[in-house]
Amino acid sequence: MVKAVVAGASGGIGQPLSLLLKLCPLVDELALYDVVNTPGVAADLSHISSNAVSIPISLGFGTDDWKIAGYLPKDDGAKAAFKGADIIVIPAGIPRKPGMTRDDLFNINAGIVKGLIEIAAEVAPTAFILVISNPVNSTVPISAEVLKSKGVFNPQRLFGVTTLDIVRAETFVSEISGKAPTELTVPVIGGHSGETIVPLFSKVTPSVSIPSDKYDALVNRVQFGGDEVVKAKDGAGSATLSMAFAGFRFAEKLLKAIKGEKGLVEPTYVYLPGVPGGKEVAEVVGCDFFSVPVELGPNGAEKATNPLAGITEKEKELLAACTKGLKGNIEKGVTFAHNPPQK
Ligand SMILES: NC(=O)C1=CN([C@@H]2O[C@H](COP(=O)(O)OP(=O)(O)OC[C@H]3O[C@@H](n4cnc5c(N)ncnc54)[C@H](O)[C@@H]3O)[C@@H](O)[C@H]2O)C=CC1
Ligand SMILES: O=C([O-])CC(=O)C(=O)O
Repeated sequence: MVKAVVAGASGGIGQPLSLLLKLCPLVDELALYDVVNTPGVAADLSHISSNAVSIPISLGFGTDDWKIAGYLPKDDGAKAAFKGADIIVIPAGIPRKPGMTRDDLFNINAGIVKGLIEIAAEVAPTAFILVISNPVNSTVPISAEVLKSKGVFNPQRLFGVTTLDIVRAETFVSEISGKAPTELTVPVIGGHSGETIVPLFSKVTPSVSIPSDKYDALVNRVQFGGDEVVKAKDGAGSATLSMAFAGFRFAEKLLKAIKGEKGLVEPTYVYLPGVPGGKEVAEVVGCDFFSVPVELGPNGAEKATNPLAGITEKEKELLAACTKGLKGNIEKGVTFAHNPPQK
């Protein structure tokens, strides 16, 4: 039995992501947590005739014989939702509006993520945790510190979801190369904001040649693809549908790997020194938290790979700009976890 939880399930990402998880045969039970509207979202999803059982508490079926899928903060709903979870996906928090950076979300989202991770640490200490809430560069270090302070940090089970950067890179490279996006593997490493996002077009498989007059614009589009959506949504938020697709792609890969499927690799933002093979990679990239291609398996992050061998001079420059910004984002998260501002 696999129990999946979505925290922030009523939101722009949370709803389509919950739909995709509801349709996934690898998921047997789905618990939806949010500060609003989960009974409705759960009732809606519960009519879908797929595997996961989701009977909303709002319908009054709250007996032990029933799986209860929609949870609100009242009656310790977060604990009830998270209890015994195998995988917890967190898209809770506010999204950007035009003119904002992801770091501008820190003041609100840092506290939201910290609170949710504290609950996970208490009632689902061995769950695989996938953090989507921005700024990912900082919310993942916050999560790690909280789990550490509760004595339950397993770096192989904590992931910052950077898959949308890979999804975008595949799409944009496909547009230029004419190859189908589904046949391309495009490594994107680093963090998840602006210049901390480092696409490695020299390492695309099967290899593609990017015309030099298109290279800078392509890098920029991958790094600032999120801004493109924020601008187009014009105040109504940021990427939700493509993020639900990306979040599900990562979650599904992880679930398959946990069940024993081999050869599943995806870049993800992890605490490298705690992942097999990651210590050496952390030394090369110069950051402890960093997204690199990670082999997934029954323990989660089974092996971090060094993506830097043979990268181009231009990619080295991108990497230098990335680590410069990323270090500050990581430090900010760690500091917050230990000294949250007093209310
Ligand atoms: N990692 C990535 O690649 C991406 C990350 N994001 C981030 O994901 C987050 C969510 O984005 P959207 O779904 O568009 O926002 P949204 O505002 O549509 O949904 C967020 C949901 O979180 C809920 N929420 C707020 N506080 C909560 C708490 N304490 N516990 C549980 N739920 C809580 C809200 O009620 C809302 O339903 C944002 O921080 C956004 O920046 C967005 C796109 C890509
Ligand atoms: O741009 C944003 O704020 C949301 C996000 O992380 C993305 O779309 O990559």
